[in-house]
Amino acid sequence: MIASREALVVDGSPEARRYGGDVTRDEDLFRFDDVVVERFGIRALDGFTACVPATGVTGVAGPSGSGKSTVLRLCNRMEVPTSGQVHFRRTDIATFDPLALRRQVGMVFQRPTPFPGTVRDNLLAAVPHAGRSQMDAALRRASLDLTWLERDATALSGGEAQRVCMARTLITEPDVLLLDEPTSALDAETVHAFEDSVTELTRNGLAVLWVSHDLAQLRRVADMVLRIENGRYAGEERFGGVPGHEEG
Ligand SMILES: Nc1ncnc2c1ncn2[C@@H]1O[C@H](COP(=O)(O)OP(=O)(O)OP(=O)(O)O)[C@@H](O)[C@H]1O
Repeated sequence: MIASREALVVDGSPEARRYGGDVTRDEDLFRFDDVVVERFGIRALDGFTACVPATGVTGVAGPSGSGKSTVLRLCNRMEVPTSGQVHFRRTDIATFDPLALRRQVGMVFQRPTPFPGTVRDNLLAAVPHAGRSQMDAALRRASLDLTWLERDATALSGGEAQRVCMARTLITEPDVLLLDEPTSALDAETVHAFEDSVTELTRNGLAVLWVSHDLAQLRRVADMVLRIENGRYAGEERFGGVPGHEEG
């Protein structure tokens, strides 16, 4: 993925623009252009400018309160900029219908929150007419299977609940997944299983934006990491030859 991503760079073309040390590419997934988010006089983002590539796992790292979750929420319009622009695939994200966008750009939160009812009910809440094969595919992509359908979704371990929430997000067949500290409530073994299932999803073309406090985790799973400090872009780190992320 690293190699294919680098091939997308159009440095030197009329469209190429310097972006906080990066270059705007034809296939950038998200582009943040001098974004300010201010709530109750507090600047969550203070002129954030960066690009997220269209493939692989992009990590977002930074100190507590630096604006990581705000960046993620801008990507599915749970948050809107006070000023500046967010582009999704070169189109101003403000022009997208939020509900349609959220089917394309799925989100998994820090604390798994299954809805009351069975796992089946949870999947049907996302796609009301989902058939058995569609449920099967979503469950498998979240490392579960059809035997889970009748389980009470509110009586699961943290790791199981997170996988159910993942299946509920994946059943809408998003092509982008936003992960906000998705493993912070999980034990070490479950964390590694979750990381492996996300890596597997990216092999099938899903792009992932992953917020984490844990740089070691991001080094395991991400192709590159955007750093954010005090609501501003603070550099990025690219990882070559990360196991599971090579071309081919
Ligand atoms: N609902 C809110 N109302 C007002 N201010 C908020 C709200 N949510 C977050 N903030 C503030 O916005 C800033 C950025 O918050 P954000 O949650 O994006 O940071 P973060 O880097 O994800 O933090 P953490 O790592 O602690 O989760 C912080 O100063 C925070 O206090």
